Amino acid sequence: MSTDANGSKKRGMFSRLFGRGGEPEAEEPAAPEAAVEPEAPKRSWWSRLSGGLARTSQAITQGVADIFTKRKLDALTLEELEDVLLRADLGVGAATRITQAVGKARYEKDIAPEEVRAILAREVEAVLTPVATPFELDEAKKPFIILVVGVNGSGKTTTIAKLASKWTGEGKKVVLAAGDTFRAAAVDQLKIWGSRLGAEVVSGNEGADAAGLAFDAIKRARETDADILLMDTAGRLQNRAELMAELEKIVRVMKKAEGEAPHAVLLVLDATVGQNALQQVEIFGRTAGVTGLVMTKLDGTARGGILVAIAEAYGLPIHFIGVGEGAEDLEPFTARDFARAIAGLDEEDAPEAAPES
Ligand SMILES: Nc1nc2c(ncn2[C@@H]2O[C@H](COP(=O)(O)OP(=O)(O)OP(=O)(O)O)[C@@H](O)[C@H]2O)c(=O)[nH]1
Repeated sequence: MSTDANGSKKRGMFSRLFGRGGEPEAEEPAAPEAAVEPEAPKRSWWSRLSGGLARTSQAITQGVADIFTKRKLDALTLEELEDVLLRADLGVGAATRITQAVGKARYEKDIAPEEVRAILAREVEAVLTPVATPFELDEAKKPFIILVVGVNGSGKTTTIAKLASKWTGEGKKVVLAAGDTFRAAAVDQLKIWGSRLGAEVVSGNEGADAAGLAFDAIKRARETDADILLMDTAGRLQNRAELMAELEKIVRVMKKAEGEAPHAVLLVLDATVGQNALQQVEIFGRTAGVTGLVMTKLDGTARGGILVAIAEAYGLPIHFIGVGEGAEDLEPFTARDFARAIAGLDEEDAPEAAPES
């Protein structure tokens, strides 16, 4: 938790999300926009992404430099390269392919570390391009029903607020369903966001049946002619069978209310968890029929290589990445930027990799 400009009061998640001082639950007087304390200049999205991926890119850059400085490319150096890539979470498939591509480029010759990283960026981009899919709202489906799932603390509620902010900003009518019925604080958070964004929040009593709430929320979104319904869910570990069964029930009941619902199921993944994310994709995918991914906390100390392994293994669309706690800190996922950042290349001047022979 950070302190405010006076260093005296902790800022709540809500104030971080919307860039305002003060705790969400405090009854603050309606302050005019101009009175809002000036924010420190925001880092560009590239600097947050490359900063978040620094841990991975530094490990790769250092590993590649150690291997290829003053040594030629041969079976041993290639094996060492593969180890570096595996340690960076890229997964066996991608690591093998990248190593082969490097081998093909210059076997038994010298190769500069920069050239290896350029080949790496090109190969990672090739893996990620097919899954870097913009999220599409089908306006024929009204309300367009989106279920948001994930483990505890992965960033579901924050992502919902970011999406709601984006869509209400585009003039769409959004309804939020506070499906995290176990945590009163989560419901309160969503209510505050709803009131700020002008989005109605459907909630139930603490501990209420989340599936029943989903049913009511669909009904309410229909009644109010909403364009989009965003349904939050309680965080659940993928290895807790009873919680996963509850998620199945939510999906089942949604279908009862609206045959094709949910129209999208977004799995929110925390980019700092590494290999565990693969299991989350597997089990949430099976249980809830995940249609796409949102990777959050890519501004932190992300283990971004896992995204490459997930893309290879599941081919699920990656729609958005979270690069901060603010309402605007949600970016569409772009394969090229991500690949350059992970390879430790600059935003603009990535050297061209030597063409494959
Ligand atoms: N740095 C950073 N923090 C994020 C991002 N997304 C979410 N967070 C933070 O992660 C923490 C958890 O976020 P929540 O949105 O409450 O997560 P949740 O999945 O709804 O959590 P549960 O309700 O416990 O399951 C909060 O402190 C958020 O501010 C992001 O993209 N970057």
